[in-house]
Amino acid sequence: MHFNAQLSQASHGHQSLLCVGLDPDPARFPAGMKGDSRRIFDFCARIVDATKDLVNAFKPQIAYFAAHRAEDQLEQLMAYMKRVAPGVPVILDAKRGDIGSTAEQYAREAFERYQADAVTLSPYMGFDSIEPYLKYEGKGLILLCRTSNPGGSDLQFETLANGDRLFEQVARLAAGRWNRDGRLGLVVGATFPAELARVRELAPTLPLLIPGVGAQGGDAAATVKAAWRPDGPIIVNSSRAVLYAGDGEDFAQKARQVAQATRDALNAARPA
Ligand SMILES: O=c1ccn([C@@H]2O[C@H](COP(=O)(O)O)[C@@H](O)[C@H]2O)c(=O)[nH]1
Repeated sequence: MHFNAQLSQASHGHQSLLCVGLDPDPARFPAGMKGDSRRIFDFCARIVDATKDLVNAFKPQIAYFAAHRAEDQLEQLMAYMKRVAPGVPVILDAKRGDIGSTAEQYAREAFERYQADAVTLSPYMGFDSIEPYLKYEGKGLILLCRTSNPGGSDLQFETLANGDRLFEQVARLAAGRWNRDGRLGLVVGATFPAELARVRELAPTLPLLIPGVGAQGGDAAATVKAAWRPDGPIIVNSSRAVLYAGDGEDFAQKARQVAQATRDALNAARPA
């Protein structure tokens, strides 16, 4: 199924704009698992079980697995999510970007090895670095546009010869010339609601993956207000605030409580 259709089904079915990010850090695991990188799958599976009816996507961040030589556990987790939450699309946050021949290998990694439904990519090497991913039918490609970190302004705010800022140019390309078969989306930080609104203006119907609510302090209501359109999908990611809501045996239940409160706050901000 097409990524956009999966997203739409999960968003409507679960009445949710929330994506739970899977950034497993063994140092922050609850007692009994703490510090044990062999328990990454177990930890994430408990979070998936506890939140799968509350989300419109899951977003595992590949670095948290690779850093612990836990790619096998990521494969196991991807298969697990497909089995227990088949209606929830999975976005592999890998932020890849390289020349075409290398991009082919990254695309194979994301879509064949890990069976992701979408992947995050850096657009800064140009269209030929994106094209290999388009060979995988139905898969979503989500391009970094206006990232949530303060340093994102260093380059993304630079003004180009045509008067656009760099992030605006990325949004224009993704909504236009580069979007050959409607499978591009954009990453825009919740920490910059004004730029979020500007990106929504330039890319009215593209899926926006919006990290920065929760641990980074982005405001749920301001995010929805800036990005909302009935025909413009929104995926608001929260990782650490959900994953580490509790550090006891009830950590998954605590994660569910925070996920539910975040989903409700996002929904409350939708225009009637
Ligand atoms: O601009 C960006 C792009 C990606 N991220 C990723 O999202 C999550 C955010 O985690 P929190 O714990 O909710 O802050 C993380 O995986 C980042 O790598 C981002 O934060 N900003």
